[in-house]
Amino acid sequence: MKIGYLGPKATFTDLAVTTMFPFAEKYAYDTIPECIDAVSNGEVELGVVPLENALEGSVNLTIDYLIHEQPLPIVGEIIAPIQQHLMVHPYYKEHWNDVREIYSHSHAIAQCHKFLHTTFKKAKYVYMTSTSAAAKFVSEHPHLPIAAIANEMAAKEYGLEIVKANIHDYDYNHTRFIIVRKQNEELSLQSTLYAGDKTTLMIALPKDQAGALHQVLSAFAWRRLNLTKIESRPAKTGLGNYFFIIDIDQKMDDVLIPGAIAELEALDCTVQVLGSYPYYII
Ligand SMILES: O=C(O)C(=O)C[C@]1(C(=O)O)C=C[C@@H](O)C=C1
Repeated sequence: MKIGYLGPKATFTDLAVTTMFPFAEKYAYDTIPECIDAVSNGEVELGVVPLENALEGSVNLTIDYLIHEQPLPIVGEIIAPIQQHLMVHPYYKEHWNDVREIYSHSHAIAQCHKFLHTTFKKAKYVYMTSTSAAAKFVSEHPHLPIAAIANEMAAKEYGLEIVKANIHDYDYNHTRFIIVRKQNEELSLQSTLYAGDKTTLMIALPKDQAGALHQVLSAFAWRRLNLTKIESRPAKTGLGNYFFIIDIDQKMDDVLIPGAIAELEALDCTVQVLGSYPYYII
């Protein structure tokens, strides 16, 4: 099976794909939109991109691209632990404290903010499309005083030295990666990592209606549908216009979730099912 992922080789997304689909033919894409487009135009069957990090929150680019540009169903989710390491070219191994620029994905830099603040007071942060893109850049510029934040696989892949391991500020650091597909077909994946099912909805509230969000939440509450996430994102149609992304802690059924959706639509909300899918914890 052909699987696209946010590359280049050795991103955290690559690690998640390699663990979940050890026999897949993997295709790396430089950006999240390129990876999602590749699924849409049939270059690959599945695409895996990051959605949310426990320390830093949502990957807005993924949510926004799926909602506004390329609506593909979510057919699965992988939750993986994230360990960030500081790495330099071997040339800088002994004097890594002198580096003046730190390269990484914005989420990775944010996850290590306390460490960076205390260790590199004057360093400049340079944001890259992924952690492994940063590691690759550092490996290609051996004489620049720069470091990357990335994982162990990237250090090996690009021949860098880890000079400080586990520099993320909080121990519990996990990221959710979603699996998207062109057609809403179930993943036929038997895995011991299976941990449950979720349904994700996009809900746009009617304009200027007092108590609308309260009514939306009560449609789930009285049906005892457990919500595991609620987040708002700009609808991009005007200041103050937002939609909500809601995760329900169960698979789409015949009664409860369709009943809640019908109730929301009767309240003039617009509802879109982004996916009902299994999740796997690595
Ligand atoms: O850059 C990578 O290695 C990615 O897979 C992306 C990403 C993210 O977008 O949050 C994934 C996990 C980590 O939280 C840091 C970066």
